[in-house]
This record gives sequence, C-alpha cells and structure tokens, in this order.
Amino acid sequence: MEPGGSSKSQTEPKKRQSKTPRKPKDSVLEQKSPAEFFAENKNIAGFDNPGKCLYTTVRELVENSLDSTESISELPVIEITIEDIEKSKFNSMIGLIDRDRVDEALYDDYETAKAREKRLAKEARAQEIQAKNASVGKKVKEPPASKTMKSRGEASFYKVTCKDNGKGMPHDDIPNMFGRVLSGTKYGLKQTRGKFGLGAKMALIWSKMSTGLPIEISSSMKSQNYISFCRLDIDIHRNIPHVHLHEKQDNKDQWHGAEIQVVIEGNWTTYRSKILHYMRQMAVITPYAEFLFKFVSDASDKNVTIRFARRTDVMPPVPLETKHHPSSVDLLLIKRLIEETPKQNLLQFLQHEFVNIRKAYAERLIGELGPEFSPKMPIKSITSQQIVRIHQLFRQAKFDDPSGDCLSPAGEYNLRLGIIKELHPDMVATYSGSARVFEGHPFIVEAGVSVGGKDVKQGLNIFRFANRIPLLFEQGADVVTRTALKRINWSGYKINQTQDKIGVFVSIVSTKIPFKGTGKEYIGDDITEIASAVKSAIQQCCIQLKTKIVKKIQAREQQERKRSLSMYADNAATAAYNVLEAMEKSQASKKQRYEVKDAEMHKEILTHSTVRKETLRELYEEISAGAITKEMLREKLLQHVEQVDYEMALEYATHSGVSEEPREAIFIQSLEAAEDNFMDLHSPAFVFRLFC
Ligand SMILES: Nc1ncnc2c1ncn2[C@@H]1O[C@H](COP(=O)(O)OP(=O)(O)OP(=O)(O)O)[C@@H](O)[C@H]1O
Repeated sequence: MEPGGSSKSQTEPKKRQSKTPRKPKDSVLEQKSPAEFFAENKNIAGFDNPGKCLYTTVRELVENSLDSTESISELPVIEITIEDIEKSKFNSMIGLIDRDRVDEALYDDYETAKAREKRLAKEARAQEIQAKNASVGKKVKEPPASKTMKSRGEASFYKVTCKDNGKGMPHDDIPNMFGRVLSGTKYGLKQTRGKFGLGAKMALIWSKMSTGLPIEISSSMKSQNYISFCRLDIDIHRNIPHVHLHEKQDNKDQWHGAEIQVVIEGNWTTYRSKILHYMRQMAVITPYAEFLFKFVSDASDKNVTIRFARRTDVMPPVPLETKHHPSSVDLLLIKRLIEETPKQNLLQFLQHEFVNIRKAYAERLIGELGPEFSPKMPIKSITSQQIVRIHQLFRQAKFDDPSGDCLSPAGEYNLRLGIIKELHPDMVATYSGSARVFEGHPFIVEAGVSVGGKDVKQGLNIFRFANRIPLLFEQGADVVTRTALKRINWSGYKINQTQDKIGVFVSIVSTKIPFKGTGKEYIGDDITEIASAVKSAIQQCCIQLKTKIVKKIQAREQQERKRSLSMYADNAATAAYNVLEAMEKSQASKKQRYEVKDAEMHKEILTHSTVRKETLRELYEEISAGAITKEMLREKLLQHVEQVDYEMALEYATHSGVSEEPREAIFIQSLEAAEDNFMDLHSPAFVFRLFC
C-alpha cells in the first residue's frame, strides 16, 4: 500500500464472529484463549493494580525499545512520556459527555450531614492534639488523610508514550506483534530482555479493560520511505488483533524506530518513586543509552522531566542466537527440532542442531544409542520411542559446557560507569565472572560493590539486574538479596553492614533467566549454580574493596595521630618553655653548671631542636637573651611531627608496595574506535579499556 493509503486489516473480525462458540450443547468443557487467560490473571504478568499496571507498561515499552535499538547496534535514544489525563479530558477522548451528580446519596463517597459533622469534629480534635504536642516539643505525626479525598470509583488515566530509534517493525507484522498474545520475535535461544511475546499485549489488554481505548503504533525500519501507522485493539476471546487503522504515511525525515502510545488507568502517586527508581537503575546498567523521561500534568508543580544522559558510546556486543545444549532439551523440544531441521540424517542432525557435539562425538553417541540407530538413518524416520532414548542419553552423557560467547554482559566498564554516574560513591569495585552453566544454559554474573555516595541509605542497597533489566519487586526472595544478606561476611572485608552505605549491584545474563513467575521480578535462591556464582562475584568485589578500605583506615589513623600531636604542640611548647624559664631563673641565682641527663621531656625537646648545646648554661643564656622563645619551640615540635609523619608514610609505602606518587586517571580517545576493537586491562582498582 502507498503512503497515505489506509485499510482495514484482514485480521479484523466480523461482528458476528466475535463470540467464540464456548462449548457444544452437551459438553461441560470450556476453552479459553491465551488473551482471555492473561486478562483474567493479569497479575502474573505484573499487572496487579492500576499503579503497578502503569509501572509495568512503562517497563515493557522501554525494554522493547532497548531490545530493538540494540539489535541494530544503534546507541539508544528513548523518550518516555506519561501524560496525566484528567477525567473530563478522558471523557472527551472517548466521546462521553461529563455529567453532574444528581442523586448524591447514590455515591460511595457520599456523607450524610451528621457523618460530616462527626468527621469534622474528629479532625478538629486531632488538630488540637497535634498543636498541643508541637507546643511541648513532642514529635508530630502526619494527620490522617481526609476521607473526602477520592471516591472508590474515581480512577486516574494516563497516556503512556515510548519513542525509540530502533529497528522498527515490518508493516504487516505490526497487528500480530501487538494484538495477538504470545507472539513475538524473541523466542529463539538468545539473550534478550523480552522473551514471552506478552508484554506489549498486556498493556493493550489493560487499556482495553480500563479505558477501552486502542493502542497506536508508528514504526519505520531503516531506509524505509514510509512510516507504518497502526491503531488496534485486541479481540480477547479469539486472541487476534482488531485493527482500526493500518496505513503507510510519508517518512520525510528518514526516521527509523517505533513510537507506541497507549491510554490506561494508573496511579502515578503511588508508583511515582518505583517508576523513577526503575529509570535510574536502567540508566545504571545502560549508560550508553539516553533516556528522556517526562511526567506531564495540568498541575505544573507535579511535572517531572529527567534526562539520563549517555555517558559512553561503548555498547556491549549484540547477543548472538545460539543452539540448544544437549543437556537442556526435553522430549518436546527434540521432537520439534527433528520436525524443523533441514538436515537429512541423524549424524548431521546431532552435529548441527546442538552445541558441543562434534562429528566424532556424534558418532560415539549414535553407537551408544543402540543397534537400531545409525548415522545415516533418515532423521524424519525417528520414532517417539527413539526420541525418548536420545533424551535419556542426552541426560546421562557428558558434554562440554556451553561457552557463553553468545551472551552480552553489561561489562565491568559500563557497570562501573553506571554506578559512578548514578550514585557518586566514595569507592567502588567491580567484577565480571566467567561463563557458567545452569541446565544447559550459559550465564554470566557481574557484580559491583560501592561504599558511600549520593542518595544511598545506610546498610545494604541492593540493585538487581537480569538480562540488563532492573528488578524492583520481590526483592526478599531473590538470590542476590539472600546472598548479600546471609552469605557475605561484610565485617571480614572491613565493611560495616549496618553503618556503611553499601551498594550491591549484581547483573546476571543468560539465554534463559530462571525467573520465578512470568512477571520477571526475581530469580529464586534455590539454584545452586547461580547462588554460588553470585556469592563469588560479590566476594571478589569485597576483596578489592578491603584493600582500599584498609589503606584508607591507615591513612585516616595517621592523619588523626598527626592532628592530635599538632594540637598538643602549643601546650607542650608552653609547658617546656615555662619549665626552662623557671630553671633559668633559679640557675641564674645559683650560677651553677647543670648537665641535662635525666629530664625526659627536656631531652626530647632538645634532641629534636636545632639548638644543640652541651650545657644548659648556653640554653639559659639564649632564653634570657630572648633567642629561644615559646613560639620557636612550638615551630620545632610541629616540624618534628611533620617529619615523623613523612617517615611513617614512607615506611608504609615501602611495606605496601606503593612506589610512586598517586596518579590521576586519564582518558585516551581512539580516533577510530572500531567496534569490539579493544581489550580490557583489569586491576583491583580499575578496568582500563584500550582501543586498538
Ligand atoms: N519498540 C519496538 N521496536 C521494535 N519491535 C518491537 C517494539 N516493541 C515490540 N516490538 C516487537 O513486538 C514483539 C512483541 O512484543 P511484546 O512486548 O509483546 O513481547 P516480547 O518483548 O517479545 O516478550 P515479553 O513479553 O517477554 O516482553 C516483540 O517481540 C518485538 O518483535
């Protein structure tokens, strides 16, 4: 179709078809479409209540945008706007005329005159008590919110828009991508944020349930001369898109990407901080992206605009699609692979449809399967029974672990940058573990531990990421929280678990994140492989931090010693001078020579003074002539403290191996920083990325 043209899609149902025959007359059996199932159980996809629905909608759209931009290696520029839609504006959007209440007593928030009087009296009493408490300096509690605030049925509506500079979508695929539950492009074995083919559809289902308004999608792929525009909702019973408008429009600016707009019921007040937290954490794990977040409402004092600026142009490599590991497949999957493989015989099938099965190993496996199997047997002739035999062998045989090359971890460089950018900690250590494996799926755990910083509370502040998605809910049961709380001996690393402001960042990437539930909120603590990798990554960071902390403590102690010694210099000089002066006066009368041998303090002062005289007589002469003053003694004492401090620092540096002056970090920018053309140099204190 040409730009400007419009059509009703074939996927639009005919009116009379919209009701699926539920069950034959004499049967008790019922069926549900996936869309119906998720509409009825929307909490399992993170759509629990209006506030959480707003949060999850933002999250699903942002994550789709990131997946899309990264799939074409484009530095992400993502704009998210939540627009508060007032009731009358919402009504006019759906063509409903505002109507004043006539029968007040019908409403949930209606108060009889008596009830109102009672409430006001109660509120006045509470205010009085508060005023009294305040006047005697007692702590004043926030007064309970007035009951007249909002009626139960009064909802808030928001237009959520997310625009990206990603890959866009093929024109004809858009209706199914947004209007058919469990359809997507991320089902392959690959590390992606999205997986289920559900998120965007859930936003649409929620909009249909709460506002009845359709979703709008604009999209253009690279070098496409048109923009696809699609307005659609979903036929829940049949799980098919219901397209209102699907057309091609001019793309004068050669824009590529997608813009999704959906109007839903939500609750900004209760989920504001969660949404902002999510954005902030997304900025930590994605420092190469630029996010512009806006909340817009008629009350300008409530409006929010936050730009999370891009801090690096270095993007993690694009995750690669990989093949199944023999230990991770089940009967169904083997059957599906057999049906779909282009390979002709069993040998080729084993070799090409799985990782870590080379030709010689495939031949050994076939030998082990038994006499009814042979390398040349046609793959399509394999029976269900034979599939069971293959499965049994796959479970028992030894295979090398998958390499993890297909994964795309954030990288220590980006993780560190993100932490520094968002938290400004006093110190930070990062660590990237090597690939490990869980049920045939490779995974990599990276961790960062920071101490101190801006907006960080005392104690453990845990930040969890899975396939570079921040996880904000169900923290208590998560493997990272449990490990940090129970399995790390913080004090052993000189970190005070309750007093210090500790940031613990753990990012796990895998071809399959074993989330508990479909809500992608947390990873269980019951997977030993993951739990042990998380523990060791955090410990590695702590080891680095301990070195830094010990140095810092020693420097601080030295500083304190120096400060207190300097503090006493004045008093000590006065005391010593007074003693000397008194002695000089008494000696002047006796005119006796006096050798200093035993007065410890005097000896100390004299030893370190530049005035080295053999006898006190000379000293007395200098005192009486005013050549030695209190001020001079003080100066000499301070010089001595300075000297001792320097010697100690030197001795410490010799012991701890610091042989040079402190260094400043410098950044060298390569002129042609080709992708992947770099190497990371690791040290306990930093990671240096060298571009070739
Ligand atoms: N902003 C976008 N740019 C390009 N393609 C998109 C965008 N948003 C969605 N899509 C496409 O629509 C498909 C469906 O998205 P949806 O959010 O429903 O599921 P998903 O991202 O595949 O998985 P999950 O439910 O786990 O998030 C995606 O697989 C993707 O191909």
